[in-house]
Amino acid sequence: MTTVATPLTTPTAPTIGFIGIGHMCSSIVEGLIASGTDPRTIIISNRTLAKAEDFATRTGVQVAENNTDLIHAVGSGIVILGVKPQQMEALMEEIRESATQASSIIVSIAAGISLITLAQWAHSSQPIARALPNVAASVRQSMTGLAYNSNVTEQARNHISQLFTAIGRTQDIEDSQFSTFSAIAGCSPAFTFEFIDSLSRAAVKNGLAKKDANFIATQAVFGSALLALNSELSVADLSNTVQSPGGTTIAGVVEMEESGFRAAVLRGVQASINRDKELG
Ligand SMILES: NC(=O)C1=CN([C@@H]2O[C@H](COP(=O)(O)OP(=O)(O)OC[C@H]3O[C@@H](n4cnc5c(N)ncnc54)[C@H](OP(=O)(O)O)[C@@H]3O)[C@@H](O)[C@H]2O)C=CC1
Ligand SMILES: O=C(O)[C@@H]1CCC=N1
Repeated sequence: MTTVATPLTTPTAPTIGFIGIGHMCSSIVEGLIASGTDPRTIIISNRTLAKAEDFATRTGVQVAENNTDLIHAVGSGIVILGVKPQQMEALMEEIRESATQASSIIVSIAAGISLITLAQWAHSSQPIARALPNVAASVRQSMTGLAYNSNVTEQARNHISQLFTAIGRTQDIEDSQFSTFSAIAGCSPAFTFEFIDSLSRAAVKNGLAKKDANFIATQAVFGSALLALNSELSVADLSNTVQSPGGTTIAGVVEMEESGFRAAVLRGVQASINRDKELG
């Protein structure tokens, strides 16, 4: 039974840079620090410098005044690009020369932007990887998809893989699979929070305090996920173990099914996949 990710060993790891310290990159940095990474080996830059400085004061990471300074500081290490998909082309153009000169390895975490598109915005020799993490990175429980272009060496792949293994679990996927991966791993924390909130509201309707209901529903979902990860049974079979014949669970499952629960999830995931494809 294991839920704890492997720590990133800082003494041999190259310096890591983050451009754009928003929700996702701050979660990754928090997770790395929780894994034992020395914050002084991490450097960040952000359009609004004050935000990067506040984050650095809280965490002990270094701050670069601009993106070019960050690339020069990182050199041949890993630079993670954490800006919005719509901002990615301009950023790639801005750092194209410096990244090539410094031999930096670029890792984009943007939804919707394929490796092929990223490569079109870079020099032909540029090593580029794609990563799709989720916000559970901050507690070292991300599910991260990874893909690399042919310029990324075996050693660099290992560094990137180690970095994301320090903040959760990883899976190598095809560039073409990212839209689907993103919907069920990148977006699904939000879907899960919505589900937990719905469980909790139903309990509040029946008289439980919201704070208690949130805790109870969250632990129940966490325990179910942990059980599913560690069980040899499929999730469908695990569900059957809870549904006693003529019992309370099957009554609830049937009512949810008749209210369109599964159809709503399928449609929601499909909408996220479609939106991801529109961003590219
Ligand atoms: N949020 C999530 O759960 C996930 C997000 N992603 C991807 O991660 C990326 C970031 O998302 P998220 O963190 O939510 O977005 P945020 O808006 O929270 O963060 C984006 C950050 O980028 C900064 N920024 C914008 N342009 C530049 C620039 N040219 N140079 C330096 N910094 C810049 C912004 O600065 P400023 O402070 O000025 O706004 C902001 O801090 C997106 O591409 C998204 O698709 C992937 C998986 C999950
Ligand atoms: O909503 C978004 O676009 C990002 C990508 C995956 C999760 N959040």
